[in-house]
Amino acid sequence: MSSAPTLELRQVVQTFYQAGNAIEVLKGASLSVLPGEMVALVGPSGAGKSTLLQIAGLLERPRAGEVAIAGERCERLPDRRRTRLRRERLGFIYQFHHLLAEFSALENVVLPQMIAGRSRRAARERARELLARLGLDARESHRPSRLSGGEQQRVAIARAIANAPTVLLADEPTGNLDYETADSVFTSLLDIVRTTGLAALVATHNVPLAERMDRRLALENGVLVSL
Ligand SMILES: Nc1ncnc2c1ncn2[C@@H]1O[C@H](COP(=O)(O)OP(=O)(O)OP(=O)(O)O)[C@@H](O)[C@H]1O
Repeated sequence: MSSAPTLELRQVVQTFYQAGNAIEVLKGASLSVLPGEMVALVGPSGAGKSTLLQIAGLLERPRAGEVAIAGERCERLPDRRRTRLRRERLGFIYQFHHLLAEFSALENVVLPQMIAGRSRRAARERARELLARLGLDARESHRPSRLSGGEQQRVAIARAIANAPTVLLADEPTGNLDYETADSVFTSLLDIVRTTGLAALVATHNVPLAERMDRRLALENGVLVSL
């Protein structure tokens, strides 16, 4: 496994303008995440954690600074290339699962693979494998509304890694779950990061879970500091 960082942000600046006021959310935030590493992103509400994840996830462009995914500088790439990188290299998990309500658990994991060009057959095979790994082999045909909160979040994890991304970005991935379920879903996530060599950046307010990650970075006044 290479030890070069899979995700790197350098001196990232983000400013929003609202009603004539400039809100400087990020003022030179830098971080790097290595393969197989899970890094907690902490900080008070409004500190800019989601903003930072949006920039790392190539969903927003920073006003200044650099974003590199697997060594490739991305902040100035054309939209089409960024979209492709997002599809091929990045996985996202949010607080609320955002699964498609009309589709089964299996189909929710199949679809992103087919969008990426995989055959239905190969996609189904991989989806089955991932769901089984997350303890959901008996839930493949359930629609999201028929799954528990923890199961829904496990399907969201399977979907996020379906295209074998190199970077996983998660925004409060267990924020909607009770303590015990959060702990067990988190354990599955950590196991996936360790065994696949993903670089994971996880924003959370959950202190015990942040403690279980490899490192903790706090957003304080627009910059990142190691805790
Ligand atoms: N598109 C936008 N336009 C204007 N202001 C924005 C925009 N996006 C975020 N902000 C502001 O930037 C700041 C940081 O927001 P962000 O959602 O990144 O914080 P956060 O640390 O993720 O908070 P939480 O823990 O509550 O999710 C907030 O003050 C927010 O109002």
